[in-house]
Amino acid sequence: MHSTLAQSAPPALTSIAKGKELALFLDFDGTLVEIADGPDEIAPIAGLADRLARLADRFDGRCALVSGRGIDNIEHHLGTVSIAIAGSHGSDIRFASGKGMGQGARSLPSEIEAELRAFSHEHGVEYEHKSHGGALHYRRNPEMGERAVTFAKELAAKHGWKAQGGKCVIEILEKGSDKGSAVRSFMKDAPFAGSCPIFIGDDLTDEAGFAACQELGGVGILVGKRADTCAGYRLADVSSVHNWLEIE
Ligand SMILES: O=P(O)(O)OC[C@H]1O[C@H](O[C@H]2O[C@H](CO)[C@@H](O)[C@H](O)[C@H]2O)[C@H](O)[C@@H](O)[C@@H]1O
Repeated sequence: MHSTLAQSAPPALTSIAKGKELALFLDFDGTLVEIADGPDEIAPIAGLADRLARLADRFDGRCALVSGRGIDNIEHHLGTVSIAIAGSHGSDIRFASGKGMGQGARSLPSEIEAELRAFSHEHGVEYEHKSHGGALHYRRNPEMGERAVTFAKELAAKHGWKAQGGKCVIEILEKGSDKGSAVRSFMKDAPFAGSCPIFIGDDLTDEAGFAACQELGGVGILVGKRADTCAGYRLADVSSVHNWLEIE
């Protein structure tokens, strides 16, 4: 997965697509918004939804948020999002027109949720209810990480769901979608079709988005220091992303 190209910063936003029309796919946590101690403690910069709308206007609508959070949760933090958005790790897709794609996110069966909640109470990790699943967060007590990951993986396997790791988190969600499938879905339709896709993200789950962009003639931009990646470029942190996108 490792790429030496990912050591360097990307060329300017206006020149990265080398004369082709550019499409931007943007992860949320750790990319547009600084990581915080808990899922609800994030502090997005003021007016982020409007800044993204103006960014999308610059590219004739070819800009989408692609997040592991549910769309409802993103809008809880940002207010109404008018640009295209894929929530729930790609299982819930909404174009800027408001049109949805696919079947939407399926919520976690109550017996899995009950077991995750019980584990969280017993072991002091935070449970996050999500529209498409549930997550155990161990940022506040990383020593519980290994147990939480093992528990969630076994629970997911028992019920035929998928366990997926991220930054100090393990979540259970339905099999089938990921950020790569979200990018491919957007790229099939206007205004994205035929453009050069760029995915910016910081976490392991963003690798699928990077890979999809590469397959479609574009590139990934990794945020942060992680070594193993298929991204072609790297930006240091959230403020470098804002700066590169000219939304600061
Ligand atoms: O795909 P993303 O938009 O990056 O979402 C990934 C997960 O982000 C959130 O968790 C992460 O951010 C939290 C707030 O900074 C942090 O406390 C946690 O440790 C991180 O894993 C969100 O809570 C998850 O549901 C998303 O899947």
